[in-house]
Amino acid sequence: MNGKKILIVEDEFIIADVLAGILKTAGYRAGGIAGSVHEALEMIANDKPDFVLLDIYLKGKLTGINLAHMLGEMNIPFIYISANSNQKVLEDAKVTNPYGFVIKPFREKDVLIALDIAIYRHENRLESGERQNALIQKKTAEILTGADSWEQKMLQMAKTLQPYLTFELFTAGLRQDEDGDFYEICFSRIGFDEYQVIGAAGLMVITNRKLHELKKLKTATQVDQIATWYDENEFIRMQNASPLKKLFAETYGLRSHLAWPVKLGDGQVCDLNFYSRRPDAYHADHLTHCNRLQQTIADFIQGMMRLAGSPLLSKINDFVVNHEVSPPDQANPFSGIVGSSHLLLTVFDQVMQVARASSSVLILGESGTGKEKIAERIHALSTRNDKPFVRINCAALPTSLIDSELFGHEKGSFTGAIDKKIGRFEQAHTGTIFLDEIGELPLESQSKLLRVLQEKEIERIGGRNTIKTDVRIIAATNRNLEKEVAEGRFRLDLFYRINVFPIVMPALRDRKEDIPDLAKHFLKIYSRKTGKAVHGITPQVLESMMRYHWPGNIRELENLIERNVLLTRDDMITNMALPTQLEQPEVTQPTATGAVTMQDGERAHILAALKKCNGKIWGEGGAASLLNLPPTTLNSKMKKLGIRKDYGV
Ligand SMILES: Nc1ncnc2c1ncn2[C@@H]1O[C@H](COP(=O)(O)OP(=O)(O)OP(=O)(O)O)[C@@H](O)[C@H]1O
Repeated sequence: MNGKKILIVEDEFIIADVLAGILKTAGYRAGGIAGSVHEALEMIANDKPDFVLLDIYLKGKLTGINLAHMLGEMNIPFIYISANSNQKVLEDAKVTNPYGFVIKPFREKDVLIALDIAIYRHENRLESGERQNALIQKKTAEILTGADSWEQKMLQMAKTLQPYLTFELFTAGLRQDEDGDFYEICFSRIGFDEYQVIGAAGLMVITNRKLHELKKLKTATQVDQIATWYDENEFIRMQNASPLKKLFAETYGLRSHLAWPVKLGDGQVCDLNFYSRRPDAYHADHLTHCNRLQQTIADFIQGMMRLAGSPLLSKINDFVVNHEVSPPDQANPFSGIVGSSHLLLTVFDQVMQVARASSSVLILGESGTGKEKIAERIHALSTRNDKPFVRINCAALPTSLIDSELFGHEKGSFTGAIDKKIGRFEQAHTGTIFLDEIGELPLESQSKLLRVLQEKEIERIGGRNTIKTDVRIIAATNRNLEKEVAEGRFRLDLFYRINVFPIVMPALRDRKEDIPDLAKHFLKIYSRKTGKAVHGITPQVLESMMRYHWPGNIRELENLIERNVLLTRDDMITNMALPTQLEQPEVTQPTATGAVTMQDGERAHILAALKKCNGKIWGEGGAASLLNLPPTTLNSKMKKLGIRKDYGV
C-alpha cells in the first residue's frame, strides 16, 4: 500500500467524494478536500500533502491553473482531473508541468494508473536530482581548486549550470548597498560553447554608461528574496522597478528571466541572474533546481570569495589583500612589468639596489603608474620572498577598525570582538607590509603606526603582552607628502621614518615610448580573457594614443584596451575613442621626489575640464562626466586642491 497523502482540489462535492473513496480503497491517505484555491492554500499551509489531484474550474476567481503555478513553486507534484478539453485551457495547463491529465468522466482505473505513474516519475526525478546535485558538487569543487583565472572559474560554474538553467546572459554580483563598489560579472553566450566574459569596464562600453551610473541602476533595482522566474509579460512589468535588468534586457534583447538569490551566511547574498531571448525559457521546474543546488552554489561562491584577487570580496576585506607574489624569474626579475624607457629602467635599478636590504621604501607616483607592481617586485626580490606580503589600502581602512585590523584584538576586548583576531602586522611577521595610499591615513592612526615602526612591537587591543614583529615596510602614495607635512596633515616624524629610500614612478606621458609595448601586452591579455582574436592596433590609433595625455596612466591604458577589445568587430583595433582631449595642462618637470607635479597636474587637469564645461560639475556636459568621475569625488578633490566651485563660470 502506497500511504502517500493526497489533497483533492475539486468544487463538485460528489466527484470529490468519489475520488476520496477510490484513493482510500487503494491505500492512499486523505489529505483533505478543498473547493477553491483559497481553501487549498490554507490546507497546504496546515499540512503539506505529497500529491494533489486538481480540477481546473473551481469556486472563486482563481482556477486550478493558478494553483498549479503555486504548487510548482512549492515543489508539490500534481495531476489535473478535468472535464475541460478546450485547446487554450489545455495549452495553459501544459506550461504548469503537470505529472498527468485525467479527463472526466473517469474510471477508477484511470485515476489510479495516472497517480501511480505520476508518483513513480516524481520520485525518479527526485532521485536523479540528487544525482545531479552530487555531480555538480564534484564539478564545482574541481573548478575551485583548478588553475584557471577567477573569471574563468566563474564562467565554468555558469557553464555547469547551463543545462539546468539555460541562459543567453548570466550575471553574478554581491547584493550591494549604496556605499559598495559596483561589481557585476556577466557572461554572454555567443555560440554553442562560446561565451564573452564582461566585467565592469566591458559593461560600461556595451551599455554606454559610466560606472557610477551602473551602480545607481543596481542599487535602484528591486531584488528577489527567493528564486523567482519571470515570463515575458512579468519580465516587462518587473523592469519598471529594476532599471539595471531593464538595461540588460534592452541591450541584449532578453525576454524572460530567472533571479536566484544565493544566501551566503553573514547576511550576504550573491544574486545570480539568468536571462533568455526566449519569451518562456523559465518555469517552476527551474526553481526546484535552485532549491536543490542552493548549498552547493553558496559553498562555491564563498570559496571564490576567498580566492586571492577575488573581485567579489566583501567590503570589509576590501582594504587588505594577502598576495601570493610570484617568485622572481631569474632571467628577467621584472617580467610582467612592461616597458624599456630610461625612466622605467632607472626604477628597476633602484629596486635592485634596495630589494635585498630590509630598509623601508616609499614609492611615489600618480595613480595607475604601477606602484603596487613595483612594491610586489621589491618583496619578490628580497630575502623575505617566501614570507607573507600583506597589502593594506589605507584609504579604504575605516577609522573605527584601524587598530583592530592592524594590531588585532583579544576575544571580548570590545563589543563585537567575538573571537581573537590576529592583526595584519602579526600576519606579515618576517615578511613585508605594503601600506598603499599612506597619505590618506588619518593623523590619529599615523601616530599609532609610528609607534610600531619605532618600537617594532605591537599590542593587541585588550592584550596584556607586547608582541615583537619583524616587518619590512613599503609605502606608496600619489600625494605630495612634503606638502601634506607642511600643511599639518602628515606627521613629519612618520615621513622621515618611511622616506628612507624613495622611488618615483614616472607618469606614462613621460615615457610614451613604452605605449606600443604596453598596448600589445594588454591586447594579448584581453583578447585571451574575452575569447576574441584581436591581433593588433592600426598605426593611426597608436599615433593618437601617443598624442594623448594619459591622466590615469597605465590603468587607464589597460581599461581602454579592454573596452576596445570588447567593442571591435574586426581582428584589429582600427578606431579608438580616447576620452576627450582636454587642454594639456602645463606640467612642470618632476622634482627630486616627483611629487609636486602630481597634484599640480591633477589641479591643472580639473581646471581645464571645468573651463571646458563652463564651471558645470554635475550632469550631462559637466566636468565630472568629462573626467569620468562621480561628481561627489570631483567635488571632494576640488575641495582638497582648493579649487573654487565657481571656477570657469
Ligand atoms: N609596467 C607595467 N606593465 C604592465 N602592467 C602594468 C605596468 N604598470 C602597471 N601595470 C598595471 O596597471 C594597473 C595599475 O597598476 P598599479 O595598481 O600597480 O598602480 P598604482 O600606481 O599602485 O595605482 P594606485 O595608486 O591607483 O593604486 C595594474 O593592473 C597593473 O598590473
